[in-house]
Amino acid sequence: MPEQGQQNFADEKNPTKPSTSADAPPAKAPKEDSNNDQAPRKSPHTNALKLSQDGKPKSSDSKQKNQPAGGRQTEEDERDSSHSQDGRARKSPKLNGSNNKKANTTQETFKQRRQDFGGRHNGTAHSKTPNTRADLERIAKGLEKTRMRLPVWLKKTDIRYDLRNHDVLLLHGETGSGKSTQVPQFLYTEPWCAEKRVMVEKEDGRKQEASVGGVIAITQPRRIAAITLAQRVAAEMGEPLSKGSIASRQPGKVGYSVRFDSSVPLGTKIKFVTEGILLQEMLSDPHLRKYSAIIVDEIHERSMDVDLIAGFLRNIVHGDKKGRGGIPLKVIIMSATLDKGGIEAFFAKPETRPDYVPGENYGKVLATHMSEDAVKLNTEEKFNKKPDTEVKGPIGKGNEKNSSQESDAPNESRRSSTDSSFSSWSGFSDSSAEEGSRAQPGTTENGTPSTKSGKADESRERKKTVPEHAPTPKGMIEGDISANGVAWQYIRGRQYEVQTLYEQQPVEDYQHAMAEMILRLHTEEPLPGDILAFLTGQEEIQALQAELEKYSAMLTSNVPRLEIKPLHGSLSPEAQQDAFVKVEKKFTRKVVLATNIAETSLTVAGVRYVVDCGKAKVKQYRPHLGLESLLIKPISKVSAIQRTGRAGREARGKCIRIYTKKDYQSMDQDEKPEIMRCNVIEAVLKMKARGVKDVLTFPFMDSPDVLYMEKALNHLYAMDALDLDGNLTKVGKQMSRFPLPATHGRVLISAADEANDCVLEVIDILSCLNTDSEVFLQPKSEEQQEAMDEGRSDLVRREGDLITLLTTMQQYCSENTNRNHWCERHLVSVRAMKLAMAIRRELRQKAVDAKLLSELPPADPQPFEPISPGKATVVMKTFLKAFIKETAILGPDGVYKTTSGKESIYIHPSSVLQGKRLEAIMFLQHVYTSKCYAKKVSAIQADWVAEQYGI
Ligand SMILES: Nc1ncnc2c1ncn2[C@@H]1O[C@H](COP(=O)(O)OP(=O)(O)OP(=O)(O)O)[C@@H](O)[C@H]1O
Repeated sequence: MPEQGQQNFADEKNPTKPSTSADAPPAKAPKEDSNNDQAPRKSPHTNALKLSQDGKPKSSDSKQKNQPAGGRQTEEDERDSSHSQDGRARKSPKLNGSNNKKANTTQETFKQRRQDFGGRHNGTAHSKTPNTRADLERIAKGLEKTRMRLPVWLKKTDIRYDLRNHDVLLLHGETGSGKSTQVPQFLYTEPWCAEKRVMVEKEDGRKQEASVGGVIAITQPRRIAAITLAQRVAAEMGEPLSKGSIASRQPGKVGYSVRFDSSVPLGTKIKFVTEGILLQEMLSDPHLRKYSAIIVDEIHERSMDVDLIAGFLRNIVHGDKKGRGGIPLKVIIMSATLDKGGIEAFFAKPETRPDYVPGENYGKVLATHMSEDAVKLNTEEKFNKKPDTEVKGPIGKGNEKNSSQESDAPNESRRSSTDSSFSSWSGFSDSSAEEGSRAQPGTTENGTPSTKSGKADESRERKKTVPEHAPTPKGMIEGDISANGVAWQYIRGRQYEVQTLYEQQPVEDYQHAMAEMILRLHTEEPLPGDILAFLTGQEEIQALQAELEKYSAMLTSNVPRLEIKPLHGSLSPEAQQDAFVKVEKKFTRKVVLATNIAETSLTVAGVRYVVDCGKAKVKQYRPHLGLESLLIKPISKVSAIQRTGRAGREARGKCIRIYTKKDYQSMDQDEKPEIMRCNVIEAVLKMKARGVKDVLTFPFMDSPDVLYMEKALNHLYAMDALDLDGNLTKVGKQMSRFPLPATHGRVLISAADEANDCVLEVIDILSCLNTDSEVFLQPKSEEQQEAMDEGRSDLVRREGDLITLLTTMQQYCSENTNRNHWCERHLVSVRAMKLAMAIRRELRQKAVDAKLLSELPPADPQPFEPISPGKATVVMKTFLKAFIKETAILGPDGVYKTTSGKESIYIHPSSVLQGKRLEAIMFLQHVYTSKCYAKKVSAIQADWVAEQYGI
C-alpha cells in the first residue's frame, strides 16, 4: 500500500529517514492501493490444484510432468507451454512427488550434503555459537577453500597493488564474486592500513597529535546486510563476534555498527556499518581519522545517504588532508552494477577532468550505472552458452535436446533442456553434477578464462604476487600510475551460474503467479534448494505466506515440507535473521518472502531459486504538495540483475522473472537517485551539520532539483534550524544530533521550552512513532474489530492519535504484571512496544545530554495518570511547530483541505478520528493512493494554525 514514508528509527536504509513500512487497513477499510488494482485475489492453482475428497491434493495428469514451469521463456528460447493464451492458466503442478522412491532413498545423502553445504557456522545466522578459539579457527579453516574459489581471489594482488598506488579504486564485480566479504580481508594487513600517530590540524588551525587510520569501514545500504556480512567475515577469519556491551571489551578483528545494535570488539580492523551510521560518525570525526579506508558497497542503490557520503569522500580525497596529518584516505567503490565511467569522472583528480562538473549528471555522465553492454554481459551472454554447460547438474538432467537447437525455432512447441528441470519433483541433487557445475574462478562455465584479458590477466597475477604483510615487492611500480588517480578492476564471473527464465505472456495478477510459481518450483525441483521470492511489501508477503502455509498443509508426505520465512523492514532484527538460518528439519524447503531489503549484498543460506515479481515500492516527493508517497513501480534492470544475483551463491540456480523478456527490456536502466525524487530536508540538515556552508555547491554526483533544496531550506528556516544567512542555529545543531527525522527533533526541542514543559510526553509519542511497524495491530475480521474496539477503549483519546499513543505508552509502562498479555488484550504489537521502549531509553538519555531534561526520570513502572486536556493541548501545539504544513481545515462540503496546497485529504481508517467532523486536523503522515489519506491525526483548532502562520 503506497503511503507517505513514516518517520522511523529502524528503517533499513537510513535510520533517520521515512520508513517504507506499510500497514494493512482494517477489514472495513477501502481499497487503497491504486497501483495494485487487481482482480480479487485468487488462490494459487485455482486452475490447477485438484483436491481429493479428503482435501488432499490429487496428482495432476501425467502430461503435466513434461511441461516447463509456468511455460517460462528462457533467455534464449521461447516455447509452448502449459500456459493458456493469456499466459496465466498454468496446469497443475504435481503436489505429490513423482519420484518418492528416490526421495526416500536419498534422505541420508541429503543430510550429508546439508552438512557439506556450509555447515552451521558459516557466517549465516545459526543456533549454536562456537565457544573457543580452536572452534573458530576450525570453522575458518573449513571456509578457506570456498573463499579461494571466489572469482575475486584472482584479483587479490591487483587490488592490493592498485591501492598502494591510488587513493580510489572502483571495483566492478558480478554478484557473488566475493567483493563484500573478501576485499576488506585483502586490505587490512596492507602497510597503509596501520594506525599512525601524526600531527593533525584542528578546525581552529591549531595542531595536535592524534591517531589516524587502522580500521576499514564498509558501508551497506541496510542493517541486515551489515550484520550478516560481519558474521560471515568474522567466521572466515576465525574471529569472535559477540553482541552488545561484552563485544566492546573483547578483542576481535571484525565488527559492525547499525542503529540500535553494534558489536565493535577491541582492536577491530574491519567494521561493517550502515550508511547512516557513517554519516553520524562524521559529525564528531569529519576527517574520518579513525579509518584508513572506506569501502562504499552497493553504490548503485544511490540512496540519499550514499550520495552524501560520496560527496564528503570526494572532498577528503581531493582536500589538503591536514585534518588527517597528511595521511590519505583510501576509497573503494564497489557494485555488481557499477556506473564505471560516471563514478570515475566524479572521483578523478579535478585537474585531470576539467570538463567534468559534479552535480548534473543523471541522464548524462552518471547515467547509466551500467552500460547496455555490461547488462548484456551479465544476462544474455551469460545464459547463451552451450546447453550442456547450462543444464548439466542438479537442475537440469542434461540429457535433453539442447537449448540452442530450440532457440533456432523459438515458436515451435517443444521442450528445451532447461524445461526438463521442471518436470517433476524428483528427489535430491546429484553431488557430482553439483561439483561439476561450479564455475572455477577466472573461468567461465565452459572453461575459458573469464577475465577480459584472459591469460594475460593470469600471468599478470603471477607476476604481481604480493605476500601478506610484505612491503611492495620488486617489480611493482610505486606512485600514482593513473593520471586521474582512480584505479579500476573488473571481476568477471560468479561462483555458480544462474539461469534466467521469463513469462511468455504478461501476467494479469503477479501475486497469484508468484504463488503458483513457488509451489511449482517446490513440487518439481530437487532438494536441497531453497526459494527466495521478491514482493513489494509487508501486506503482500503476509498474504502469500498465509496462502502458501495453507497449501503446505495439503502436501502429501512424499513431497518436502515447506517452511515460509518473511523478510522485510518491519520485522525485528531477530525475526529477520531467522530467514537466514538453514533449515534444520529434514525433508523441508525454506521459502523466503522478501521485499527489496534482500535485493543486494545478501547471501541467504540455501537459496538456489529466485522468483522476482519485477516491482518495488518507490518513494516519490511532490514538492507542490509538500508530500511524499510510496508507489508500486516496475523495478530497473539493475535491480533485476541484483535480484537474480541472490541465486547462484552456494550452488547453481535459477531466477524466474514473473514478467516477460519484453517487460525486462522496457525497464529503466536504473533507479533515479533518491536525492532527485525525495524530500531533501534530512540531507540538507546533515550537510549543514557537517559544515557545508553552501549546500547548492556541494559536490553531488547528481544534484537535487533546486526547488527541492529551496523547500528544504525554507522548512528548516521555518523550524528555526537555520538563520537568515543559512547557518545552522543552536536549535538546528541540536536537531541534527538526535537520531530522529528533522521535524521530530524540532518537536522535541520545543517540548523543552518552559512554556511547554512536555519533554517526557513528547518522547513517549516519538518513541511509538519511530518504531519500524505500527504499534496498533489491525483487525483482520469484523469480530476482531469488535474485540479491538472493546479492548482499546481505555487507550483511545478524543484528541486523536498522538495522545492515544501517549496513553498507550504510559499504560504499557505502568503495567507491572505481564506486558505481553497487556499487549494481547489491547491488540498492541509486543515487538513494536519493545522497540519503542528502546528508543524511549535512548531519547531520554540524549535529552539529558542535550540539557532538555535535567535528569533521568524514575524507572518504570510508574502509576498511570491520564494526561489532562490542557496538557494534551500543549503537546499537540508543540507538534504543530514542526507540522504546520501538515494541517487541514474542514470545508463546507465535509472534506478537509490542506492549508498549504488546498488539496482534499481524508482521515485514514486506522485513525481513532476516522469519520469525525472536526474543525481542523494536524496529520504527521499521509498515504497517497486513489485519494490522499491523513494518518496520525490530531484534532486541532483553526486559530492554532492561524497563530502559527502568524495570520
Ligand atoms: N552469510 C553467508 N553464508 C554463506 N555463504 C556466504 C555468506 N556470505 C557470503 N557467502 C559466500 O561468499 C560468496 C561471496 O559473497 P559476497 O557477499 O562477498 O559477494 P559479492 O560479490 O559482494 O556479491 P554482491 O554483489 O551480490 O553483494 C557468496 O556467493 C557465498 O558463496
